Amino acid sequence: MILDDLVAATRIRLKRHQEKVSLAQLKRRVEQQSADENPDFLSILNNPGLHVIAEVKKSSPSKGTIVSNFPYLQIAETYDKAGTDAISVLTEPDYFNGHLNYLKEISHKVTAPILRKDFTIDPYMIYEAKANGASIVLLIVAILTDHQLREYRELAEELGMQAIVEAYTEDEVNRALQSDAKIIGINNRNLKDFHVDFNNSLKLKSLVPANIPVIAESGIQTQADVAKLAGAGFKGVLIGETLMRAADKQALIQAFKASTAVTDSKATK
Ligand SMILES: O=P(O)(O)OC[C@@H](O)[C@@H](O)c1c[nH]c2ccccc12
Repeated sequence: MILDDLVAATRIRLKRHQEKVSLAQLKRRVEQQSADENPDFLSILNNPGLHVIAEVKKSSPSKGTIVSNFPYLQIAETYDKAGTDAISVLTEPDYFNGHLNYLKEISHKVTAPILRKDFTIDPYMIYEAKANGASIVLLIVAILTDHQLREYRELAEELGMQAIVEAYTEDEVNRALQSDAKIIGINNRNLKDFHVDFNNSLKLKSLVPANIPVIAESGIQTQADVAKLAGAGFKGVLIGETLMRAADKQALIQAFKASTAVTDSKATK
């Protein structure tokens, strides 16, 4: 099962990182950062309309190499200029070809909040996210206990960040809610076999009370997809592959935003 492999690889990597940089050192780096450094993703999400989270991702276990040319700084800057609401940066090296340095370098170049996209399994990784410029961390319900979900989200919030709590099944959405998640992501991709079902997020959305913003993740390709999700009340869409493959990323982000606006104005009439 691929998720187990990902978690096992993350455990090994975590240990390596802990040997290089101690938690105490990381905490000192975090303390030295200014308090108002992180843009507030939750309030951005609560603004009217649908928000685009654009992902910087070279490859994935399901798709292999998505783009062979990967100027990650330039890609992130393009996303930022296009007015994307947040930028997701893969830092997982073994299966997604990500790197922690991508996060750090990108954070110096953009104003949008940055999501550290990784398999968070230890508080160390939350401090590490913060120390390297993230404003948001991902907490995947399938790999964490109820206790960890609550504790890790609270830690992220104490550090001035937010957590997207990611669910794939009805049971996981309920666990996310029980953990008092402030932002819920519903993945269309099953991380156990990588099967993508665009309707998964649409199907589970109604389990979440309207005051909690929900983000649809994975397999989002067209303006029609985005309009459908906006119409269903999603506050955000997380888009990786489609944007990574797009020749004109700025135009596509703007088109996604425009397709949303049409849906919104129709909805309010
Ligand atoms: O490239 P896509 O299909 O647009 O998907 C983006 C994002 O949702 C996906 O990368 C993702 C969702 N949850 C994750 C958890 C770990 C790693 C990656 C992911």
